[in-house]
Amino acid sequence: MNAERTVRAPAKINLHLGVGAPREDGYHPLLTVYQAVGLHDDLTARPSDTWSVEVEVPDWMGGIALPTVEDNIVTRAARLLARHHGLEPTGAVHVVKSIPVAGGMAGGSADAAAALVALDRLWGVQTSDDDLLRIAGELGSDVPFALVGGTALGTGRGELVAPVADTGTWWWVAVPSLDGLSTPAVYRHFDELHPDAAPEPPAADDLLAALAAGDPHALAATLRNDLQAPAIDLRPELGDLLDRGEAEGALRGLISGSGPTCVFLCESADAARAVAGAFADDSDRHPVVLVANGAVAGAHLVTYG
Ligand SMILES: C[C@@](CO)(OP(=O)(O)O)[C@H](O)COP(=O)(O)OP(=O)(O)OC[C@H]1O[C@@H](n2ccc(N)nc2=O)[C@H](O)[C@@H]1O
Ligand SMILES: Nc1ncnc2c1ncn2[C@@H]1O[C@H](COP(=O)(O)OP(=O)(O)O)[C@@H](O)[C@H]1O
Repeated sequence: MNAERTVRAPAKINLHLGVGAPREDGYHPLLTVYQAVGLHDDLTARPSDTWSVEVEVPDWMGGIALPTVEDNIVTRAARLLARHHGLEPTGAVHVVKSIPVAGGMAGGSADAAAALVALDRLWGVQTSDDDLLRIAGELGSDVPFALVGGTALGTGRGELVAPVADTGTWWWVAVPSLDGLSTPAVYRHFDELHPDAAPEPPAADDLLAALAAGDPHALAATLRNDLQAPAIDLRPELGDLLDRGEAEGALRGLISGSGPTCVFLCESADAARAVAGAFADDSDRHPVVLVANGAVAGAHLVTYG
């Protein structure tokens, strides 16, 4: 019960991000199709009498500062889970980040989901799946999906997740930017651009059929992100980056969530490596270019004790 636990949690791409007019609570109703991709943060929780969080950030993220222990989403996750069980949070947590920060790939949500799974085991509290999903939804709209993984439909504000049929292996190139974009700012700009948005978010029927068929060309034709236009309006260079990847052979370029990471769907693993290689001459602006496949598992233990 007290051994160290390491949990691996994936980044996500929104294959479809349909956004409706803001609700009374300020959140936007979504109909989104999430896919977990093979780019992960790893979180290790060790027994301790006190509570601590350390985050290890790779050099390529340019020394980005993450919130302190107090404000880190991992601490918020620990507090909510501990409160649910009538406990005080204890443990020494170490996070190794690989998912771009504030990049629209839900890295913070992945860390929160990993913390819930690791601490549940570390504390030996056997939280039910329903309770874990509910606590995840309180932490953030994207956190329940980071627990579930695979390919899933997200509704409500994104926190209600249900797996969908997906027979493909999908190959993605991800091009992060060093400067993140604020999710609330991109939603606010969506409201400015779409003052008459319908309350119901747009459906994803054709995209769901492409996933079920495993057809990359059909998937490319049906990818949709309603936050793409506002993100490009805030960062016009992202539009050029999408054009560039498509000119290099990607089936389709797309902003991931609220951005600024650009993702490119490719026909095969070889095609993805070729597109990634084409960005190598621009290493000042894009120090890393990642190749990842999907769908992969949600937050899962990778050590057992
Ligand atoms: C845009 C998306 C698409 O999956 O992902 P990211 O780009 O952040 O990865 C999500 O909706 C982000 O989800 P998440 O990052 O968990 O957001 P939350 O913590 O729940 O909310 C942060 C803020 O985003 C806005 N927000 C979020 C979700 C939603 N359905 N409507 C909103 O308007 C609100 O301003 C809210 O205060
Ligand atoms: N453990 C964490 N990892 C990454 N970001 C975190 C973490 N804890 C809090 N944050 C904050 O959450 C915000 C959103 O980050 P992130 O989840 O990486 O991006 P996004 O919402 O664009 O997918 C950032 O402002 C970041 O500083």
